Amino acid sequence: MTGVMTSTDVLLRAERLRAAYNVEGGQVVAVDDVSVEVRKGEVLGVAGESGCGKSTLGAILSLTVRPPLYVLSGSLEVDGKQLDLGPDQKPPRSWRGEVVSLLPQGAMNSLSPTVRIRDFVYDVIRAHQPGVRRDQAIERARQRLEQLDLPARVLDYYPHQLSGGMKQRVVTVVSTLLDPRLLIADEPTSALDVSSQRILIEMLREMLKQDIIGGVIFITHDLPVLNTIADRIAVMYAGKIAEVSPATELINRPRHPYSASLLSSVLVPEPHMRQVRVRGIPGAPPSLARPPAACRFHPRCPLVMDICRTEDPPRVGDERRHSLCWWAEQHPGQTVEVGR
Ligand SMILES: Nc1ncnc2c1ncn2[C@@H]1O[C@H](COP(=O)(O)OP(=O)(O)OP(=O)(O)O)[C@@H](O)[C@H]1O
Repeated sequence: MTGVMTSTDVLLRAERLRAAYNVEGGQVVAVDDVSVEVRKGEVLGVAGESGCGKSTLGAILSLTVRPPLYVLSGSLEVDGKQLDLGPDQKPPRSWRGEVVSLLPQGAMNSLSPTVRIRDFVYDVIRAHQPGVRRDQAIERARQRLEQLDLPARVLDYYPHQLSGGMKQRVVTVVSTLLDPRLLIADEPTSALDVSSQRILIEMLREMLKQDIIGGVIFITHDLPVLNTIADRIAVMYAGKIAEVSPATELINRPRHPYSASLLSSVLVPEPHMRQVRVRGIPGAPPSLARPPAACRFHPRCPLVMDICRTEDPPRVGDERRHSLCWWAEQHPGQTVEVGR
């Protein structure tokens, strides 16, 4: 789908986000001038190699930034509500959990083995709504589980009594009990087998359908998983968004050499893509303490040109589909060949 978004279609508009880790001897800017949009009902996948800034972006969007990470600048608009971000801004508490909610990496493994699920539910809800009674909190969770066709008896269980897949579904349900408009899920499927991944993805789709959540940012290094859930995919490289595109377009017709390299390094479960040779991307992502000048991908790029080493790459395309790339500018509408 193309065209101009009206403000009623927009769930998230994040603009010019910058955030840095304070480290000995300076700062590591891990998210650098990133802008993203999510439409209502949309799943935006965020992909990229380890260390490219995906989780940092998730922390900014979920308002869970804490030292040594600091937001330097940027703004958010979620469901019509505006928020300026920066070192001196304190996001309102009411946003966390209700407007934006984070399902952090490894959440299912952070459940305490001695705490029953129902007590975990109470602790989570009470942290946001101190006045809530225990029975009210547990009843809310029971109703929600039933709404999603999950057995309410899990509330009586200890974490070890649940399978990995069920544990992840339960923490996902609990992280959305306050009906957040935007769920940011960080590697939610990476510890799951393929069938548990599929069930979790179906559950997220059902949550969107029932408007329990308004949209999802799904962070993963696993492009084949994104191909099954994401409506659009943003590919991050060295703290920036290299390309954003509708999922099928990005998988089949990437317009940034990094997206193509990433695709050539995985097996995509589509027949014509299975022919593609599996290989890694030569070299390693740069240190964000000293990123390369101009285009950050230029030292690894198979299509590098002189200008890529000296000038910041332009953003080519519109809000829904663009890439940050000199090659893309000089080859309008063209696809970068995968497996090159
Ligand atoms: N606690 C920290 N202190 C200093 N620098 C950090 C810290 N955490 C992350 N970084 C820096 O921020 C960069 C981005 O990290 P981030 O965790 O956001 O990447 P990621 O893409 O989510 O990686 P992964 O897939 O491994 O989780 C890293 O390359 C690292 O340089």
